[in-house]
Amino acid sequence: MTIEQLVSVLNNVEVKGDVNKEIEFITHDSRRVRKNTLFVCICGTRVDGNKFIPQAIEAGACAIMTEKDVEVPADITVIKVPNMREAMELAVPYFYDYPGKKMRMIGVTGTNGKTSSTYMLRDILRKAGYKVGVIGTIKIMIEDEEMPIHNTTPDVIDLQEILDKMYKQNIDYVVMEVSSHALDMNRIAGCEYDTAMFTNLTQDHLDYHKTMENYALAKAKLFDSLSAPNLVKSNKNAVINLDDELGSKTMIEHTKCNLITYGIKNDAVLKAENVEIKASGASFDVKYKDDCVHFDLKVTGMFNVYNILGVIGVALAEKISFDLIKETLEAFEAVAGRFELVRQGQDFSVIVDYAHTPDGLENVLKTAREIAKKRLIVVFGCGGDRDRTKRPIMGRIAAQLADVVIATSDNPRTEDPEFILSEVEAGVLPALHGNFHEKITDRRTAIFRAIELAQKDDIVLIAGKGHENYQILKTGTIHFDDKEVAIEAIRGKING
Ligand SMILES: CC(=O)N[C@H]1[C@@H](OP(=O)(O)OP(=O)(O)OC[C@H]2O[C@@H](n3ccc(=O)[nH]c3=O)[C@H](O)[C@@H]2O)O[C@H](CO)[C@@H](O)[C@@H]1O[C@H](C)C(=O)N[C@@H](C)C(=O)N[C@H](CCC(=O)O)C(=O)O
Ligand SMILES: Nc1ncnc2c1ncn2[C@@H]1O[C@H](COP(=O)(O)OP(=O)(O)OP(=O)(O)O)[C@@H](O)[C@H]1O
Ligand SMILES: N[C@H](CCC[C@H](N)C(=O)O)C(=O)O
Ligand SMILES: [Mg+2]
Repeated sequence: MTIEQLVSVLNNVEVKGDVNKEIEFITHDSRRVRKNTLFVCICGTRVDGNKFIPQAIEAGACAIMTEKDVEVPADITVIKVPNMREAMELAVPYFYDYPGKKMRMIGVTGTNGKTSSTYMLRDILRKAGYKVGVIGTIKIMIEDEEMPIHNTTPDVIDLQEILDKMYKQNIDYVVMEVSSHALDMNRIAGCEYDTAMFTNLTQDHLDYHKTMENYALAKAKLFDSLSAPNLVKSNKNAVINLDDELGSKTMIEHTKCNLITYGIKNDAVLKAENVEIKASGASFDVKYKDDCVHFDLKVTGMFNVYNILGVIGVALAEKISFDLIKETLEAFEAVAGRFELVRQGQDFSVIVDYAHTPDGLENVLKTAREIAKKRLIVVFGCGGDRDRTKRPIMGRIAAQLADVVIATSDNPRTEDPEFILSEVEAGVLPALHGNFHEKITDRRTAIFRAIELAQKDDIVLIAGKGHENYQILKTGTIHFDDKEVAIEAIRGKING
């Protein structure tokens, strides 16, 4: 596409230089620039992208898009825009010819359960014969091809590039996690979702959204988008958890298309009854219109029953048969790092889980408690440079629900780990009721200590990092994998 074509969709733009040049690629990251690239300068929270113009030109950028007055060599075209975010939202989907409107798109939002739900949906849609792409916290998948990801929902430029790749590889369905940050920053501009799912709304990310109300309104934007003006697709669906006290009302208020509610407690369209939670899996009946289908799952926990109900709602909205849904979900095993059992022949259980919010931790501890024969030992921490107010709450929940509480580090980032732990302990200490607590800053030592303390039939729950294979410290990011460390500790214990 030429620069002239690209700028035709922008408002109040000033262009200096040759407009007939062909743009072959767009990026906001100077490290990814190649020949004939348009380099988009974003003023970030850490650095100003304008600083990297020389590197971008050196790497082959032929044009720069910026909000500022910049000095560049005469052969470089400068596109000056009044508002970069708005310009990106208009120009980038247009450059890629709107791949997010050409494939069927499923968006999942909510504080917890997005990754789990998208993986189940992927299995169902593939079983139904579709080619599926997934975008979310753990990685990007285009059928079986895997690519790394930096955010749960990538920024508009990266997202459009990925969607274009998926479209060119004949993907039928994109199943993606849509985070509240992404909705607030409109990273999903140019996409059109066919079916959107809401899991739940509980405390997280208040560092960014400030209030729960703002957080809810950010999530509601996904449901607004289903009935926005000038849509090219029709027959949109919203699948909403009616039992969610904080969020369901707002999401429903913002829904102006076909609504499928799900729940256990409330009278939802899709309802689970006779729920049984066992260590080996959850079982329940699902009622939908005139159907009643029994499910025997391999995944467990009440929270997973909710995820499954939402997933069934999405699959039914997408006209997948109940038989195929049942068959696929009953065969579904854990997502990496989500209530994942670490089995090395030991006589106690070890579970690695990604719970990193108060509600996530409470749910996972309650599930572990339900299936525990003896004591419940928890190792957990709270992320640095993230919502501080959740720290004492998570501390209190751990002290209330576990017999042994080991507080440790979870991606302290630029913060002092000792300070984060003091904020966690402010919740732990008053809630202890004769149970045992230790503070061990080094996560590896903490995991080894938990495994050392474990006796026959105890459960050790290592929460917060799930699939992550890193620890982000002030000094940089190091390799760290809860599962790997747990295996090492268990083997060490077994072999004396
Ligand atoms: C607050 C926030 O969302 N920040 C996002 C933002 O980073 P930033 O504003 O700090 O960018 P920056 O590092 O200052 O860089 C500015 C510009 O310079 C460019 N640059 C930088 C270095 C260089 O050598 N060359 C270069 O061109 C960068 O590419 C960027 O365009 O833009 C980056 C690129 O798109 C994002 O990766 C980054 O997400 C950071 C990592 C982040 O932690 N985001 C979290 C809060 C987030 O978005 N989380 C949600 C929800 C998670 C959940 O599921 O709960 C998510 O969707 O991931
Ligand atoms: N429906 C749910 N309700 C509450 N907690 C849940 C639910 N589903 C999963 N969890 C807990 O939250 C953790 C994270 O689950 P998952 O990765 O599916 O959520 P997510 O929404 O993708 O999170 P993120 O915002 O980090 O992307 C799980 O390991 C589990 O402990
Ligand atoms: N997507 C979440 C993941 C948190 C995972 C936890 N390990 C942490 O680092 O706090 C976030 O960025 O807030
Ligand atoms: Mg996720």
